[in-house]
Amino acid sequence: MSSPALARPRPVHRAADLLAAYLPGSFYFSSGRGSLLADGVHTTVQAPHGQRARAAADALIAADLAGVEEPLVVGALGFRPDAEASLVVPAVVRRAGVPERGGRASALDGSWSITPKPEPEVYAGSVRRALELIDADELSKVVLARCLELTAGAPVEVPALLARLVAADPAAHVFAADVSAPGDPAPRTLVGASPELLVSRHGSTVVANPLAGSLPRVADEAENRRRIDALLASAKDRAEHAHVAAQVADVLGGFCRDLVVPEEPTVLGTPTMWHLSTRITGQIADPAVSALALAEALHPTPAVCGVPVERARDTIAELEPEDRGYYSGLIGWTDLSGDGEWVVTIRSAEVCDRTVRLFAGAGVVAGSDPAAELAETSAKFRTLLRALGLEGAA
Ligand SMILES: C=C(O[C@@H]1C=C(C(=O)O)C=C[C@H]1O)C(=O)O
Repeated sequence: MSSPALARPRPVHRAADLLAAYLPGSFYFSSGRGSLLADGVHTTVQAPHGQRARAAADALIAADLAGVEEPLVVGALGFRPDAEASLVVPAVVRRAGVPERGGRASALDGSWSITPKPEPEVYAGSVRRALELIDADELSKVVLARCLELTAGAPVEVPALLARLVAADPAAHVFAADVSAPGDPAPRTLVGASPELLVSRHGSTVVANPLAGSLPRVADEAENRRRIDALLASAKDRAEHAHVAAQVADVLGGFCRDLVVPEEPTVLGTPTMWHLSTRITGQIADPAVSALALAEALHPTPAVCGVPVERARDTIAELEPEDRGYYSGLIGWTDLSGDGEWVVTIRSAEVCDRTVRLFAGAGVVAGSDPAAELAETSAKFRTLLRALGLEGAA
């Protein structure tokens, strides 16, 4: 399907300039395919869970008719079906290439207080409780997360934090979105660097890249090679991964022709973690099904929730004391042709004035060890903690 928006020439900017132009309130998204910065609000897209892709498509058509130069829907959806959502058609969209490696970003200074929610030993107790439910056959997998609430002495500089996330890993999906809600004392920004592509659609090609089954990355390369081999050989991690790959393949199978699902996972590395990874591809059967429609159908995958999904969601509500908000939801963009990219909002934080709430979770399956899951969440926190200059704090 050809789209009028795609026929228009797009201004090309330097990736570094786009990043430097980010201000809180803007929407920033960069990945291995390029970067985009969106400003202003032409339309707010409001619709309940399951109907957002339809509402986004309607808003895009209306924006195109109204003469918006590059109609795009951008934004984020929270974890729970009834969670907050922030989807808009921005007034102005600028695009650039992939951020350069070795970009420089200034440090964030200041003193912080850090409150774990819950305390680490309480989290380990929740993992033990989840293992009992798994033993009793109530669940096969549940992803349990914990939160760190950080308070700085002064308002957190979100542009500097974003620039440090990009510099640390230009290949990641790095994002910042305004997620302010009524009652917030100050503007609230969701910011992060996710390794996990929920789904993308470019033309007819659909790609998803679920991750699950993880080990922390260390400085020693020989030890890293040992960890990669251990991950590939681990029956527990492969079972944890298989739940996610199977659900994603199952859902996309309902929308795609020529679905290709590799039989064996590979290992994907980030600056802080190693993950089992499966890249699933297909061709969209109905071009009216947008990237956002695919994302809504897939969310929440067992990478962030569990199996069976309802029981896992209830277990998360029972065992996690903090509401996840936008953590483990999705963020991305969709255009008039239905193309788009949506990633899982992990390795992320919500920043509001002097406060940063960050979450990390780990999949619990039969054979999981509470101490190892706790250590995994600590390692996952490092993406944001390093960017904040707080490595070692978890
Ligand atoms: C839940 C998170 O990560 C997810 C869970 C993983 C796991 O349990 O091994 C791995 C990657 C992500 O899909 C997180 O980073 O907070």
